[in-house]
This record gives sequence, structure tokens and C-alpha cells, in this order.
Amino acid sequence: MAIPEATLVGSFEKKIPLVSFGTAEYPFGASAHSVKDVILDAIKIGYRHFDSAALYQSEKPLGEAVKEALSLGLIKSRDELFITSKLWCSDAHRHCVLPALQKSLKSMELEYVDLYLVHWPVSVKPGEYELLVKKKDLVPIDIKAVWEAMEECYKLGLAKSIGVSNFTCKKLQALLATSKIPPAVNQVEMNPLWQQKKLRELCREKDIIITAYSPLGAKGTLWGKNWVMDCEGLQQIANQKNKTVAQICLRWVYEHGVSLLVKSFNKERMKENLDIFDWKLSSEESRMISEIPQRKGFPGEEFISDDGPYKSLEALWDGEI
Ligand SMILES: NC(=O)C1=CN([C@@H]2O[C@H](COP(=O)(O)OP(=O)(O)OC[C@H]3O[C@@H](n4cnc5c(N)ncnc54)[C@H](OP(=O)(O)O)[C@@H]3O)[C@@H](O)[C@H]2O)C=CC1
Ligand SMILES: O=C[C@H](O)[C@@H](O)[C@@H](O)[C@H](O)C(=O)O
Repeated sequence: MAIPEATLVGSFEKKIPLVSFGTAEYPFGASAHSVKDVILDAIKIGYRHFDSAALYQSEKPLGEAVKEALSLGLIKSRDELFITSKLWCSDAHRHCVLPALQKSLKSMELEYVDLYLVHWPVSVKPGEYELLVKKKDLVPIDIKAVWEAMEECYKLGLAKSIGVSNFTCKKLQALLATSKIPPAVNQVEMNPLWQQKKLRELCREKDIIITAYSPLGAKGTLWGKNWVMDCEGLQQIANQKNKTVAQICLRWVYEHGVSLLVKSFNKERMKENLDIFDWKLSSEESRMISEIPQRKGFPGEEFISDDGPYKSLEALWDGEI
């Protein structure tokens, strides 16, 4: 079954597939798998949207997989795919944005990305890409300047749409107040244990598509928790419906009209994660999920420093930019 899609504001050319394939595996660049082969399997199984980032070191294998998919005839044209990449914090400076995108495009051997995102509302001094940023290198982000450079990438046709990631309400509003081209997407953590109600309302009102990352709570990853997959209420619903907890989580996200990213490098689980379109949650099941106590999974402590710009997790997640 083809993956349902949504229209992006500002992008008349292409719709965004609502279930996407996450290419981040920690530690970055050290996967036991051939990431290229994994992505080829995902294309064979039906995934068309691939989420990458300069940080993940998955751009090169993604580009290689696209090339091979074309030569194998799995796709007729690169246009059949929706490719997202992200600007890392050390490039979140006006003069670094375009060169960073050009570098990403070179790694992927692509002419354009379908979506380019500001990875975090955070800047660190230009330099190496590091999984854990050095606190002494954290500097305030000049979002107006960074966004103008993102708009330039869009105007040049190098990014068919532009957006942000990890922006909460106040930060998104600050960006909306200065942007000429509004962000098409905000990619954030969202799953039954972190439902993002307030942010979803704002994004709906502003026509910004949310992309949910870590829909399974990132179980088994560097920072992930078992809270989501081990949640009793979700297990109960899964048993009743003869589905897996993963499928219940993904279906729940999908039913909220947002797009989602899920990462599995295992073929069976890749298939399982797409098997969510021909059934639905009952209103009673949705109600049960809406009552699950909320608990944020992704900490973000690495972006907090006594010297600022964000001095507490509250400032990072709820404060002004
Ligand atoms: N913008 C941002 O800051 C962030 C973006 N992301 C993006 O979102 C993507 C997905 O999020 P991620 O954090 O990886 O978390 P997910 O919630 O997608 O969880 C991934 C983990 O779940 C396992 N898994 C996948 N499917 C199943 C299944 N059906 N049953 C049981 N286990 C399963 C995977 O293992 P296995 O591979 O062995 O199946 C992996 O350990 C990332 O790859 C990345 O592209 C993620 C975090 C932050
Ligand atoms: O230092 C922080 C971490 O690297 C974090 O930023 C990443 O894990 C990222 O959000 C992702 O997209 O996976």
C-alpha cells in the first residue's frame, strides 16, 4: 500500500510522505550494517522519504543508495524520493548555511534536497560536527540571520522546502515573526508519552507540518528510553488488537495528522512499521492513550550551560530563543 502524503506549504512540487525512514544510528558513522544496503531494502519495501542530517554521517550512503536504486530500476527518477537533511549547530551561522547545504548535497551527490531543517534552535562555534557539543562552544543563535540564509537556499532551488527541528512554541513564534518564508515543517519528539498537544495546536493554526521523531521512544538508541515500548496501557491495546506496541504508537501518531520518522535497520520491523494504514484505533483506545501520563524522553542536557544561552532545560524547551 502506498504511503499517504501531505501537502507542504510553500512547496508546490512535492508532497511529504507521512511515514518516513530515519537513518540515524548511534554512534554515528559506526553502524554494524551497510547503511546503503539498509536504505536500498527500505526503498524495496516501499519507503520514499528518508531523513538524514549532516550530523548522522548517513548522507553519503543515502546518496549511494539513491544511485543504486536508480540503476536497479527500483525507482525511475530521483524525484520519486523525498530527501530531508539538516543543518548542524556548528553551521547555524548566516555565512555557514549555504556552504553546509552544498556540502550535504555533495555528500549525497544530489542537486537538491526536498526539505532542509535547522536541526536545533542552538548555535555552536563553527568547527567539527560532534555528537555531544562542547558546552564552552555554545553561543546564542541569531535565528533571523540563519533563517534568511535558509530562505536563500530555498530561492536557489537547493532546498525545495525549509523548516526547523526541536522548536517549541515560543521559539517557533519568534521565527514566524521574522521569516518571509514560513517553516514548512517542525520536526520534534512525539509519541504517546510525549504528545505535544500545545505545539500541535500552534502548528495546525500556522500550517506547519509536524514530523514526529522517536515515535517509539527511541528504544535501544544512545539516549532512548523503554518507557514507550514498555508502557502497560499500550501493551494492553496491542494485545487486544493483535498488533505490536510499535504499530499502536505509529498508528496513534499517524491519526494525529502529522508525519512521522521511524528508524529500523531490520527488514521485518521495517515492514511491520508500514503495516499501519488499513486499520484504526477505536475512540476508546484513543481516549486511553490521551490519558497516559506525559514524560519527555529526549533530555537535551548537552545544550545547557551555566554560561548560557540556555541555562536550564526549561529555557531550552519552554523559553524564548
Ligand atoms: N531532529 C532530531 O533532533 C531527531 C531526529 N531523529 C530522527 O528520527 C528517526 C527516528 O527516531 P529514533 O530516535 O531513531 O527513534 P524510534 O522511536 O524510531 O526508535 C528506533 C529504535 O526502535 C527500534 N525499532 C524500530 N522499529 C521497531 C519495531 N517495530 N519493534 C521494536 N523495535 C523497533 C530500532 O531498532 P532496529 O533498528 O533494530 O529495529 C531502534 O532501536 C531517527 O532515525 C532520525 O532520523 C531522531 C532523534 C532526534
Ligand atoms: O547532542 C545531541 C545529540 O547529538 C542530538 O542532537 C542528536 O541525537 C539529534 O537530535 C538527532 O537528530 O539524533
